Order: sequence, then structure tokens, then C-alpha cells
Amino acid sequence: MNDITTPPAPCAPEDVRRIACVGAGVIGGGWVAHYLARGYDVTAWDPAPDAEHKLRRLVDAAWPALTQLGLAEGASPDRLTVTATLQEAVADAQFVQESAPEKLELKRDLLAQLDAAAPAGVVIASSTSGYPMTDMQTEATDPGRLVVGHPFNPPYLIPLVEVVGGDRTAPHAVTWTSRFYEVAGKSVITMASEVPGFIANRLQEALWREALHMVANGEATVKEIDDSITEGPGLRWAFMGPMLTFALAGGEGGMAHMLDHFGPSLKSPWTRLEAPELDKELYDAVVAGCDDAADGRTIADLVAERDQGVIDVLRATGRLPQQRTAQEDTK
Ligand SMILES: NC(=O)C1=CN([C@@H]2O[C@H](COP(=O)(O)OP(=O)(O)OC[C@H]3O[C@@H](n4cnc5c(N)ncnc54)[C@H](O)[C@@H]3O)[C@@H](O)[C@H]2O)C=CC1
Ligand SMILES: C[N+](C)(C)CC(=O)CC(=O)[O-]
Repeated sequence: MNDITTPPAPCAPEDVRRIACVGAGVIGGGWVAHYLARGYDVTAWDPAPDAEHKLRRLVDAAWPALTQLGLAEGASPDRLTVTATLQEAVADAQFVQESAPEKLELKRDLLAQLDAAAPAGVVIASSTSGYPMTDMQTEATDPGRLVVGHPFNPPYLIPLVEVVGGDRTAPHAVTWTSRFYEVAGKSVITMASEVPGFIANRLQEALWREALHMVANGEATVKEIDDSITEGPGLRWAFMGPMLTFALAGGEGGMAHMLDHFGPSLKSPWTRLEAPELDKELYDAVVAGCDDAADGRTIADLVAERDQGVIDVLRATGRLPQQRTAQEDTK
């Protein structure tokens, strides 16, 4: 990466007070909720006619979960301003989070517009799920301040953000962004280079492809796939990653014995790896399977259930303060 044109960011990550979120759907809205709960002033812009209504509904739905996690002093949904133009949204911003649809041309054009409108030196982070910043920063005048900050849904509950620059990103912009996210309460992996799919999505993608192959071939139902993770490996993955988990499969011999014992089965033809054809039959089977699995619960019901589940897991694994008991509360 080359340090090209970007001057030092106008303020230290610790001093950021005003954030602009551009694109306010599932992820942009989730970022808005997160930043509001952390006590920032947030401006948002989204071209959809009903965007403000949807965004405020998303923030209201997330607020009970955020209240359980603990709000920063002064945090309030009232500190959100939805602007009529992109330029107004970013005019006074000290950090910009872009969460527009995953279309390369759109991202290129939008990042160039944001670069033209945002104050000099302010970092602009893209929530992209997989485009390398090198491919998205091509139209910007100051590509040095463009960084990937890839979140996980919902950004107001899942701690991880993957941070990586492109070929023309200034190294200090990457460092600044990682520090900013830490200050804003995220758990950050700063990637040394642009790996296709970043780290976590690359792993998720392998699982996702195999799941789709199994549905397409009638080898497993949508419910069996989901149960196989929630009743199995998913329980371990909440607090111990796949590497260390498998080291324990080697007993006292650890990973070395695990590799000696099970290494040969790596050559077994278990996985297909190539993406399956997402034809209508597979598409319909996956959608219908999810409708069955929802069993009458609406998306809003499932979001509330997921939010509570994530909070319970974070608390149970010591990543949140323990809930006070009613007895403690009366002392
Ligand atoms: N949905 C997910 O689970 C995750 C998505 N992401 C990434 O976040 C980004 C946004 O994805 P979602 O929120 O899921 O999509 P979404 O479809 O829910 O929201 C996209 C929003 O962008 C708005 N939009 C359309 N054109 C725009 C433009 N030119 N400028 C600004 N906003 C515009 C739309 O009106 C919409 O509200 C994508 O890059 C995606 O890859 C990252 C992590 C997880
Ligand atoms: C489905 N997705 C590729 C957009 C998911 C992500 O990018 C991260 C997540 O939330 O799992």
C-alpha cells in the first residue's frame, strides 16, 4: 500500500463525535443504531423514499437490546438526523460509513462522491461484504482515505469488524480506522492484505456453499442444516474458534495428534467447494425451508429472538457484565 495524498485525519479516533452513515438499510441502519447507542451524533442519508421511516423503525427495534448492553452517557435516538442530500450528511462528519448495495459500479461512484463531499482527511469506510478496496477506490480523487470496515449483522450486537485497505489506501488511514472502531466498541481484525472474501466471510462462504449443495442434492433439509450447527459446532464456536476447537479433538496430543489421526480424511471427497447453480428449484427450496423453519414467526420476531440470543451468548461467555439478580437490585 502507498501513502499517497491523504493528510492526517482531522481528529484523533478518540475525539470523533459526529458520524455519517450513507445507505441506511439492514447494515447502514444497524451501524446507525450502534453509533447512537455509543453516544455519537449521527447523520444518515439514503435515496429510498421511505428510508427515514424504515431507519427510525430499525433503531427503535434495536434500542431495547442496546439498552440491555448499556448505553453511553447521553446516547439517544434523538441524536440522529436524516438529511435530504448526501452532501449534507457528510459535510461535518468526522468519520463516514458507507453501506450501499453490493454493486461494484455503484460503490465506485458513491465512494468518489463521498470523497468529493466529505471534509479533507476524514476516513470513509465501506461495509462491503467482499469487494477489495483496490477495485472500489478507482474513481476517487483521494483514494488514500478509503478503507474497508466489514461488519457482521447486526452491527449493533456482533462485535467483529474486518478492516483492510486497498493498494492506494494510506497506511495511517487503516491504523486510524482500526483504532476508531475499537474506541467505538468494536472488536477489530486489521488485515495485512486484501484476501478475497476477507477472513470470516471466506469461512462462512465455504459452509454456505456446502449447505446449498446439500439442499440441491436432497441430502439435508434447511432445518437439518440449521440444527446441525446450533445443536453442534455453533455452541463451541461462540467462544472458541474452529482451530482451537479441533486441537481438542486430538485429546492430550492436541492439534498434532488431531492432524496425524484425521489428516488423511482431508483427502476424502466430502466437500464440493465450487458454488452450486442457484437455479429456481434451489432458490425456492431454500426460501421455503426458511419459511418452514420460521414456523409463523415474522422477521421482526426473529430479529428480536436473534438479538436476545446474541446478548445471552455474549453475557454467558463473559463478554458482558453479568445480569444483576432481583435480590442484588434491592440491596
Ligand atoms: N446484509 C448483511 O448481512 C451484510 C451486508 N454487508 C454489506 O453492507 C452493504 C449494505 O448491505 P445491506 O444493508 O444488506 O443492503 P440493504 O439493501 O438492506 O440496504 C442498502 C441501502 O442502500 C440504499 N441505497 C441504494 N442506492 C444507494 C446509493 N447510491 N447511495 C447510498 N445508499 C443507497 C438503499 O436504499 C438501501 O436502503 C453491502 O455492501 C453489503 O455487502 C456487510 C455485512 C453484512
Ligand atoms: C451474507 N453476507 C455475505 C452479506 C454476510 C456478511 O457479509 C457478514 C455477516 O453478517 O455474516
